[in-house]
Amino acid sequence: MRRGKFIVLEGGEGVGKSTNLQFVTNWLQERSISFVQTREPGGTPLAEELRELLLRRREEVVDPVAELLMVFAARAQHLARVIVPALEQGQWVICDRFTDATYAYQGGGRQLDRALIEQLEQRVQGSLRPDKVLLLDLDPQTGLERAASTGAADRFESERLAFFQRVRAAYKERADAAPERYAVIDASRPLEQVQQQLHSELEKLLP
Ligand SMILES: Nc1ncnc2c1ncn2[C@@H]1O[C@H](COP(=O)(O)OP(=O)(O)O)[C@@H](O)[C@H]1O
Ligand SMILES: Cc1cn([C@H]2C[C@H](O)[C@@H](COP(=O)(O)OP(=O)(O)O)O2)c(=O)[nH]c1=O
Repeated sequence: MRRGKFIVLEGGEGVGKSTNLQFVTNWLQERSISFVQTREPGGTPLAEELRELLLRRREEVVDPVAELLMVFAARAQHLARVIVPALEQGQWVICDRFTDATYAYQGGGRQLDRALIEQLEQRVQGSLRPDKVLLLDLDPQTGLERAASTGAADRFESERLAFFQRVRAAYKERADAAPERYAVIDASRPLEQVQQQLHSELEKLLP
């Protein structure tokens, strides 16, 4: 059977990922496309436990390489148990964050060596890459203000503004380097306009 499409929604904190994920899944349902909706870190019971360990605020300083390896441990499990089987069955996969978040948060935010991330990406994913990354782009100040209205800050959300500025820059750098695989969506606009653009990007993915 033909392989399904692998779509990822990305962006910094409070860019409107949850709101727009709903829009994407509605679009898939309207077209009767069989899909799996999932997220990272997470997506399997083990990977969700790793997510909880990664996001929980703690006294102990977390070593950036330890953080990176936990992210990829969760990803390996998620790929093996959920993403690859779904794509092979011809289902589409819509994932809330994936490896671009690692380049953005661990590479940009934590300033880890990109070559190390590339090595792990190659080892864990082989040649598998998303068909399209929908990148919601917003200045971090506005994003953090939006996010503040949606519950207590986790370990990442507690970082400083400069961290999120590096996250944003790293996302944009990735998108600029491979424009055919990314759709950069200006998330500062009213939701209706954001979703108009999302809609036209999704339509382009249809055969
Ligand atoms: N384009 C937009 N303009 C203004 N507010 C928005 C927009 N998109 C989302 N929001 C609001 O911002 C807040 C965070 O959105 P949410 O979808 O939860 O973001 P995320 O999942 O990225 O943290 C919510 O209150 C949401 O209603
Ligand atoms: C997938 C991934 C996420 N993260 C971070 C980014 C987010 O701050 C966090 C996941 O949170 P997120 O999925 O945005 O959930 P919520 O908005 O509901 O809190 O994990 C990484 O640091 N590296 C990664 O590779």
